[in-house]
Amino acid sequence: MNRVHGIAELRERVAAWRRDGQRVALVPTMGNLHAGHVALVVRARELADRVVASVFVNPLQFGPNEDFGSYPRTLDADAQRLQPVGLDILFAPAVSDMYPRGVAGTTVVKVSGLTETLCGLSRPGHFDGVTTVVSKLFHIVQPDVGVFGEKDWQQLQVIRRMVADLDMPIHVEGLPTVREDDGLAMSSRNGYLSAAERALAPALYAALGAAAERIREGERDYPLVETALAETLETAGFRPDYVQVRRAQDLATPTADERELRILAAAWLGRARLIDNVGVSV
Ligand SMILES: Nc1ncnc2c1ncn2[C@@H]1O[C@H](COP(=O)(O)OP(=O)(O)OP(=O)(O)O)[C@@H](O)[C@H]1O
Ligand SMILES: CC(C)(CO)[C@@H](O)C(=O)[O-]
Ligand code: BAL
Repeated sequence: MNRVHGIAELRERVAAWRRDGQRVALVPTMGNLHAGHVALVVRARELADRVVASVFVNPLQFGPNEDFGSYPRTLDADAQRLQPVGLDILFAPAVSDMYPRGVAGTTVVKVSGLTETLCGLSRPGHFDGVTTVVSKLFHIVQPDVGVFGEKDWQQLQVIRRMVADLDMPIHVEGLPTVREDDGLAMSSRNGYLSAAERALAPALYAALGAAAERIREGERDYPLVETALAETLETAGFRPDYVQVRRAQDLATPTADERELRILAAAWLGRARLIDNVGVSV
């Protein structure tokens, strides 16, 4: 496995693979890697001959009062984690290389509609930052496949929409959320939880599962399901940001005869904003 920091060097290496007719997969991350990220790389390995994972804490997707400054940067440990799973290149560009004119001066890729709800409401501009950096990474690496996690369900749908709308010749692969034994979705930000908060955290997935079960059993009053879920989270000690039942693919408010649903939640526990979601087929 090679660590590459420069965009030109990365392009040269990928071009050499391409001359040999090899398929390339890209796994974009912000680092501080856990077993969820490893699963993405393992899947990428199945889908392509060569795998690039990027580690880049993207300033463009953080709001002014968010944790860009304190986000864990653990590049050496990240490289060690990915060494055994067949990663070819760990690409870790500098902010000044990705945004040579500064973040304020950069060209922005914006997906409309899908980004104006859920996390997009609580984090204005967040998805513009995500689609801009993912678009840049796609242009730099020119992968055949991009692999993303379902933990960030809205992000996955936004990226699929960007790829479709901009005719990018890239297959977007989504992977189920990898969880701790107690159900908590693995996330870099779980490291912000105190021991007491960490003990409470699995209640988020448990509450989503209970809401899904209620719908499977026939409940079609989704606002009622949302209210009950928010109350369960508050009682457990969370500060819910949003709790929503949506149509899975485009995040629209579902009608009662909708078949593929996604229940999505974001909730604060101490200084950690946890997100999670589950699917329900009815
Ligand atoms: N538990 C998980 N299972 C599967 N994929 C995941 C998981 N957590 C993150 N991913 C995916 O890994 C990719 C990189 O995500 P990122 O580096 O932001 O990790 P994260 O743990 O989600 O961090 P954060 O806590 O900042 O949200 C994204 O496609 C994301 O959906
Ligand atoms: C896709 C991504 C790497 C873009 O910075 C980020 O949003 C993430 O880690 O999910
Ligand atoms: N995993 C999504 C990246 C973010 O929260 O900024």
